[in-house]
Amino acid sequence: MGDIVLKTYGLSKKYDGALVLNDVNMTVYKGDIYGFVGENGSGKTTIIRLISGLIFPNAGYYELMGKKSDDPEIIESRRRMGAIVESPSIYSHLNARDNLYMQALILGIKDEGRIKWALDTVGLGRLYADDKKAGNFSLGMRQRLGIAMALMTQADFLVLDEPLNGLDPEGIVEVRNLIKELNQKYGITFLISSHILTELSLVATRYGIISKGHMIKEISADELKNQCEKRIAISTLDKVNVKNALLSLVSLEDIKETPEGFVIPGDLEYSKVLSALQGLPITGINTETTSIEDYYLSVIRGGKQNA
Ligand SMILES: Nc1ncnc2c1ncn2[C@@H]1O[C@H](COP(=O)(O)OP(=O)(O)OP(=O)(O)O)[C@@H](O)[C@H]1O
Repeated sequence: MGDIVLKTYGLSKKYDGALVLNDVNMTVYKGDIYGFVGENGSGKTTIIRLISGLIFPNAGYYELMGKKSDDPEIIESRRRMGAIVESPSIYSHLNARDNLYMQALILGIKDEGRIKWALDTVGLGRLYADDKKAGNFSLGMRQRLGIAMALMTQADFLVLDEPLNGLDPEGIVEVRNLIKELNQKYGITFLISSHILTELSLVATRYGIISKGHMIKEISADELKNQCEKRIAISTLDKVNVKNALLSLVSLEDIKETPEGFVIPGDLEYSKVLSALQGLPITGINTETTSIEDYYLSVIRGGKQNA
């Protein structure tokens, strides 16, 4: 795998004595759009607040762009990170440009060209002329302005907490496309939290699934696709001979044994499968797929894996 942007080591956090993060290990690689998925209250915002330096862990540590969390130089890494935690801090009485101007003042950025670039990059350049106040922005526009604010630092790692929450379908598509564009055009790495896996599935390249403060699973988008792909399920009373017959169609690692028989990839021609199994005691054969939601639920119900 490539360079690591963020890696956590046994991160744990308590609030008022209650453990809300328990020994979390997660890795975000350079170039990832890391979908950080978990139900409400699972601990996503807590992780984001930890890596933003807003709160401190009770146990464990993390490395951000090669700097350890207790290294004073982590401040250098944070300069390259832009985070929008919960919702972007926007001045509603100001237009998009003046919001960015304020951000530039706070950050000590003198380059006015940066403001124009950030506005154009998130597709708000047009509003510069319109002079629309941020208070009148749609949620999608607010998110885009928030991203523009995060981009002011020339961040190459953007952390967005539930950026799609509450957006209408059009807004979701816009923000998703913006994330993809920033990732592909500028190589920006993203960590995006959501409580809905499907919402991230059109944009994420890797996922971390967290539940009740435990990191349950990290999985790439390709692996997730494989898990959800069409499969052919075969039930039989003669597993030995059926397995031999299936080996004429697929390799051993493609044959998964189930209590009833076997499951093989669903991209095979059905007629070929039927002819390979001819004469054998087959009690059932059908194609099946797993939806992303079902996969997510099965992972969550399976519980802790990656402790
Ligand atoms: N400041 C706080 N004081 C006490 N408990 C807190 C505090 N912040 C969060 N919690 C609790 O910690 C747990 C994890 O919360 P967190 O906000 O990290 O979850 P989340 O996955 O981001 O959820 P959501 O999607 O609802 O924002 C929850 O049980 C929450 O109630």
